[in-house]
Amino acid sequence: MSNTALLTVSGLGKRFGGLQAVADVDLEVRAGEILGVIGPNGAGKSTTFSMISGALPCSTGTLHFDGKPLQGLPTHAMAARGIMRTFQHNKPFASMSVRENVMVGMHTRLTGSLWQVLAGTRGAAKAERDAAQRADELVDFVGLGEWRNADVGTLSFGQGRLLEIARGLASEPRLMLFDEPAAGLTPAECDRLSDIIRQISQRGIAVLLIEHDMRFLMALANRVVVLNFGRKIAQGTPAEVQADEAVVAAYLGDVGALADA
Ligand SMILES: Nc1ncnc2c1ncn2[C@@H]1O[C@H](COP(=O)(O)OP(=O)(O)OP(=O)(O)O)[C@@H](O)[C@H]1O
Repeated sequence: MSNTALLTVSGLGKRFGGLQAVADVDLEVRAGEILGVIGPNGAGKSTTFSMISGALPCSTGTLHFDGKPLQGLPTHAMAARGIMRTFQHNKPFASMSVRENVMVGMHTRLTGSLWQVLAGTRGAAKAERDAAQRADELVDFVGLGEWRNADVGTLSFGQGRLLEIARGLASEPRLMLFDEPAAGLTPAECDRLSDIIRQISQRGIAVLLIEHDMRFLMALANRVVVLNFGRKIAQGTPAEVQADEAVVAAYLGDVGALADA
């Protein structure tokens, strides 16, 4: 893990009418680390995530990736810069196989060769073979090797989530944003997902993880940022934030969540 910030968020804020949903949030995600963001219900996690991923404009604040401003970039431009968001808008192409779906995820890296493929020019066959091989590696990495030729419509909910990760990795991101990835998964699927996210970070990809499931997040994150009523109230290692008085107080209404972690 490095100490250099890849994503820097400063003074981030969002106002919805009279409600200050997020106020003055600073955070940074470093190369190769897993940064978790937690907070009780309504703390502003989803709103923060949406602003970072570009789905929602910020009312205040700045976002920089690798030192360059991020605001106003469309999703495809963010992907081209190396930022990949999972689980909200990336619906799979239902009539395609698992492998084909992952190949589609490569388009930000394959622009030239993909056009060759479509146009049937020289080099096309090799480009397609390489893309299929890379897709197979990613499908194996997320544990869907047996289903590589299956129609994505036949995948379970949990498998669909693994496919999303393989598709996200296909664009060779430097930062992956995960929005509540454990939601709706069985305990066994959560364990598998946890392993995969850990391995992604070990490959040097930075991870920003917003998660309701405290046990899942605390076991995985290198550092944790805690939000409450839209403000950052603590940050540190999982052990540090679990021992932090402001964090304990924020979770008083939800003692089980912190005690379980
Ligand atoms: N589009 C919106 N319009 C108005 N208010 C909103 C909107 N989105 C969120 N809010 C409000 O902003 C606050 C923060 O919501 P947000 O969904 O970001 O919190 P959260 O931490 O993700 O909560 P949860 O854990 O319950 O999902 C809440 O009071 C919520 O009601």
